[in-house]
Amino acid sequence: MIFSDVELAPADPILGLTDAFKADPRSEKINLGVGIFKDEAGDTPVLASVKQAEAILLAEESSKNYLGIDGVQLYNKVVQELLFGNEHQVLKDKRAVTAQAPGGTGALRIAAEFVVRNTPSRVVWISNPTWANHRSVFETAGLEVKEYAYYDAQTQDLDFAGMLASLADAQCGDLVLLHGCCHNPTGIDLNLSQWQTIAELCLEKGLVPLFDFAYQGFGTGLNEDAAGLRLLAAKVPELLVANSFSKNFGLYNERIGAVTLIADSAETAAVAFSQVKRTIRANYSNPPAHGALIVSTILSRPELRALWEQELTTMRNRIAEMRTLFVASLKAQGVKQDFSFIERQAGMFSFSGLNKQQVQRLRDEFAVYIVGSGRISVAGMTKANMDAICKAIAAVL
Ligand SMILES: Cc1ncc(COP(=O)(O)O)c(C=O)c1O
Repeated sequence: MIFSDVELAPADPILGLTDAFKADPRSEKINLGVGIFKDEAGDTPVLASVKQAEAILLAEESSKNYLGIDGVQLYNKVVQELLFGNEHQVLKDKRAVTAQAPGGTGALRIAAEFVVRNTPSRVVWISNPTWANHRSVFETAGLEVKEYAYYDAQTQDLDFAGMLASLADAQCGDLVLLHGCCHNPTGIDLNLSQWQTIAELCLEKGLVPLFDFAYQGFGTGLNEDAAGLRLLAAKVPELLVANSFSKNFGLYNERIGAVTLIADSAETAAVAFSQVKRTIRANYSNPPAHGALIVSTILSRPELRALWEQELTTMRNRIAEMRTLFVASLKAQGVKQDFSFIERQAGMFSFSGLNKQQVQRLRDEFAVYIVGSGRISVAGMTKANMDAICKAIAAVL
């Protein structure tokens, strides 16, 4: 017998919250935990561009054949175009290789495992705070996780001096996990001059950037959000990207993302890619194709791409509208504290500054679920639930 001594795993900070939410019998309950886009009706819509791509794929019967690891050939090309824009300018004589991955999480895991198995690097630096799953993904892959300062609770802003001071201790070959845009959970991103400083630091110390790019298009725009990535890709010799299409295509359940590796020569990239594929083969043989077919169908057809960009803009604008309404509604509820910083944050989340006790009271007394760190999914707010949310927050403050 080997199972009886297994220890119970701690509840996942985000998924555990969803489980608790589902089990809550109160009808007025509101889930602002997990980062999932909701429209005004409280639904997560299937995008029209996705529906049209599905219809095209069905007519072509594209998914019926076995496709393999690089089966969706077009996918790698459209992903790189989205990440790097005019690839030739950004990458110059470097080479990028891309493999489809099951979501951004799968891409992070493949990137980490590839590094551990094939390079001397063993350390990854993550921001404090960061997405709750980063540590777990990296440690499980065999990396040692170290933290760099990122957030100044006093100023509710980036602690860039602290970030640089932490990274001064990083060693040649260490990975540095950077959120491409819409930093999760703080919603605070680097500006161009700060990206430039990080690029110089990586170059000078031989650090390898690992971009987590889960929200492209949710900050300012598709190209604007990629500015930091493109700046670093142009500057440093080696870089990894784990990107996700869960949010910007609304394809949460398809598990679709990609891992991209940039090397300073075509030969190095090809050899490295053989090992990336080997890692994939050993984990799940090859990825599910359907999401990749949808994404490549949309991105390769100008009319579908235009429709998708429009839908993405609508989602982005809606979240911005909810931010403004949230701040105004808190004020209207008599909250004295200044929450205007929420309007400066980018992406789906607000890092509210609510403490653990306040978060617990929101849940116990008002059936409003947010993550223990104080992270609130603004993307889950609607005009209809805003009053209830702000009344509850006013009460626990
Ligand atoms: C920062 C960050 N990285 C990665 C992911 C994972 O993306 P996916 O759901 O595609 O695995 C998320 C999703 O919540 C995220 O917020």
